[in-house]
Amino acid sequence: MQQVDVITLGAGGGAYPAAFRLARAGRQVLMVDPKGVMSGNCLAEGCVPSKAVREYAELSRQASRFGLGRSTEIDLAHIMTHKDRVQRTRYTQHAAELEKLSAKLSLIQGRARFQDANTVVVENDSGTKSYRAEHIIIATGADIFVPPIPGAEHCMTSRDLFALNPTMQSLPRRLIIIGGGYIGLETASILHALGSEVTLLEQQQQLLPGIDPDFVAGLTPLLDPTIRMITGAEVASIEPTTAAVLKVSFRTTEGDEVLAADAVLMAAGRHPVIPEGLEALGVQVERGRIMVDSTLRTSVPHIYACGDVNGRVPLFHAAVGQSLTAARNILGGDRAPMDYFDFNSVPTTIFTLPAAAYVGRTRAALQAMGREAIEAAYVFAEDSRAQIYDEPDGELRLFFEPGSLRLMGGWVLGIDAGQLIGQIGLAVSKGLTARDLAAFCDQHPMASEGISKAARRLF
Ligand SMILES: Cc1cc2nc3c(=O)[nH]c(=O)nc-3n(C[C@H](O)[C@H](O)[C@H](O)COP(=O)(O)OP(=O)(O)OC[C@H]3O[C@@H](n4cnc5c(N)ncnc54)[C@H](O)[C@@H]3O)c2cc1C
Ligand SMILES: NC(=O)c1ccc[n+]([C@@H]2O[C@H](COP(=O)([O-])OP(=O)(O)OC[C@H]3O[C@@H](n4cnc5c(N)ncnc54)[C@H](O)[C@@H]3O)[C@@H](O)[C@H]2O)c1
Repeated sequence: MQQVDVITLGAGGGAYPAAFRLARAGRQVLMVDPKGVMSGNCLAEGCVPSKAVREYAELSRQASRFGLGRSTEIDLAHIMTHKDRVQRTRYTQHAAELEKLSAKLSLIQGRARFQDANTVVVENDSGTKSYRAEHIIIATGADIFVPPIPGAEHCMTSRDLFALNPTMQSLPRRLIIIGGGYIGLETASILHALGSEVTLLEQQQQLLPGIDPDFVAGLTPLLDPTIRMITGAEVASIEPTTAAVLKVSFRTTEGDEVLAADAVLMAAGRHPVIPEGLEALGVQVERGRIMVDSTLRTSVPHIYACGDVNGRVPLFHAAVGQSLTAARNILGGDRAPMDYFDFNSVPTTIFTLPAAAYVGRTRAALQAMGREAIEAAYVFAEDSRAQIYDEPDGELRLFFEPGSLRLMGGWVLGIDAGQLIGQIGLAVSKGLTARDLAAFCDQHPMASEGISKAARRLF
């Protein structure tokens, strides 16, 4: 049986940052992933390909706002070629990075399961092989959740849109999306901007359930009003009728409704992938997630679980941060002082058109904790860059602790949200105050100057 220092189950954002860090520190590391490549679902069908398509839609939206129109009809196949190219470029780049560390780090294609707390069995086309390791990082991510709705098998998923050579190569004229979370809202915005007629059905009363209702209420009016968004919708069935038409039946408090569509996207969430054999080891799993503390250790101390598999903040950069924390704790010998991942300072962006982003504790979280906040806002109507781009709607809002004026959280609704939230997140993570932000003279004419302008309003 081959012995290594560390094995990672998966080779995505929860795994490879730790694998590289540990290999550079001289540990012998093995990554196992059925895909046989690094980056997991982020590159295979998630963040990067979805944003490669999104930016086309954003350019198209901006072009029509400036009266530049569309020189040709939008050709989805052409956009998909661009998306595929970006994915292939990144796979090539990752292979080269892996090659440079090949003496210490390897990736094998296969599915791993636990035999005991230090042994994993890897299965692939060549058979099965066992490996022993002192430390194991579980980073098996998440997979698409399909609710038990009759006819759900007729729906496409994000995979049909964003995997390499995706099945979806032409725009559906009428698209129905089931689920008003991240994927549902982003895809609604993107495909609507490219020309589809979109109806989105969300089961809960609020879009983006679980996110600060005031933030969601601020985002919703920024989205194109011709996207039909129905909350409190209970989907009863999806039925194929004629060759290419699907009939979606649903119920709301207003009554029953049936809509026809050329495609239905199922975007009802993702669930963690728990590797076989884990629970027999006594690793605590609750509500389908591997339980970890902020050191990323599971209830079995030499086994770590990073990324979507622990369900804490299912975002790529959060997986990367957790993976690096686990690596530092392994290098430190799993002993005090341990390194802790700061789950509170992870920025989140919903890449709709326009985008919206938040970080730290915003109004609802602070109220739930019984804490007061001093708010400072900057509306984009007064921002020079927003005026240049003719995107005056939206705002940037900061939440400060009374007394210390320490920044506890913030949100950005509208222009450059995905960029601005990084700067606000850094300030939250470093414990900066309104005075620190107010004293910084950010660049003009960029929307980031709104951060210091908002803070200055408190003095
Ligand atoms: C459409 C879409 C868009 C997204 N957009 C964004 C975005 O814009 N920004 C963002 O931050 N996040 C985004 N995400 C979320 C992001 O993709 C995930 O948070 C991120 O990929 C999590 O990384 P991970 O390593 O935990 O898991 P994954 O990326 O899921 O990787 C897990 C890997 O483990 C492998 N695996 C599974 N079982 C086993 C096993 N038994 N043995 C070995 N390997 C196994 C899988 O094949 C997979 O490659 C998006 C997701 C989707 C679906
Ligand atoms: N910008 C980003 O960072 C980004 C983008 C895309 C995905 N992601 C990640 O991927 C994960 C998965 O995204 P997602 O949008 O699939 O999940 P999600 O959990 O964000 O949203 C799923 C939505 O579907 C709804 N739903 C569930 N069952 C339903 C039903 N039967 N009928 C109607 N609605 C139903 C839920 O109430 C929820 O609002 C997210 O949690 C997020 O972490 C992140």
